[in-house]
Amino acid sequence: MPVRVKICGIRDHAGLDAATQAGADWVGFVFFSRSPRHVTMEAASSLARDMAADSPKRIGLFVRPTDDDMRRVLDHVPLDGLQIYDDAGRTEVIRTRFGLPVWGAVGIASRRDLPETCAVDGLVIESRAPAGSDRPGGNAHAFDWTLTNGWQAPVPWLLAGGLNSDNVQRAVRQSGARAVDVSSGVESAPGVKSPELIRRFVQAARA
Ligand SMILES: O=C(O)c1ccccc1N[C@@H]1O[C@H](COP(=O)(O)O)[C@@H](O)[C@H]1O
Repeated sequence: MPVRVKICGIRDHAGLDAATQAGADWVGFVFFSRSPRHVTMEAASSLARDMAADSPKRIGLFVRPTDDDMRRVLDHVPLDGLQIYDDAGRTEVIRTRFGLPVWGAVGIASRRDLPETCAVDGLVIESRAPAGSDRPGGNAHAFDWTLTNGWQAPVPWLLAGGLNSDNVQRAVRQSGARAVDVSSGVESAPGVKSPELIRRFVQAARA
């Protein structure tokens, strides 16, 4: 089974088309206003509605959302899954309340941070945000990938944080990941996806 790939932070047709043509498994829409990849509900709705059935699955990314935030987006944007940055308990509540598959994001600094159990559908394992950052992910910040090697993950998981086409093969080899998630590493400037970098990343992840 080839390594699966999520391209996060899609904001326009150029990025979406590049991810689709490269064969990405998932695309992410960031509903977090402090991110340079923030997408409006209107733009996400128009992008997500235009997607064919065999396109990448559509993941909505939320940071500590209220129920109202979630409802507002879900009423307008067709999504296939959610990536949530919040406490594990709240993330599980969101899963029950909104009836979509949910990935919980976990920032790790040591093996002790890797969950042994969880009640969500997947986990995004990434580096902790560097000091001073105002967002919990999307910081182009990698962690020691060997930390996940040998981990008995309770659910399928994605490796994230600081990945790009030059390091993704090493990251997959060292971490044992079967799925990867990238945002900054496929951009020409913060929030601007590069079709060429997306193509190279997907190719490298599966090489
Ligand atoms: O992309 C963002 O701006 C973002 C904002 C808030 C939370 C998560 C965010 N992105 C996620 O972070 C990781 C790693 O991103 P990067 O490749 O290091 O830029 C990935 O899971 C993104 O989905």
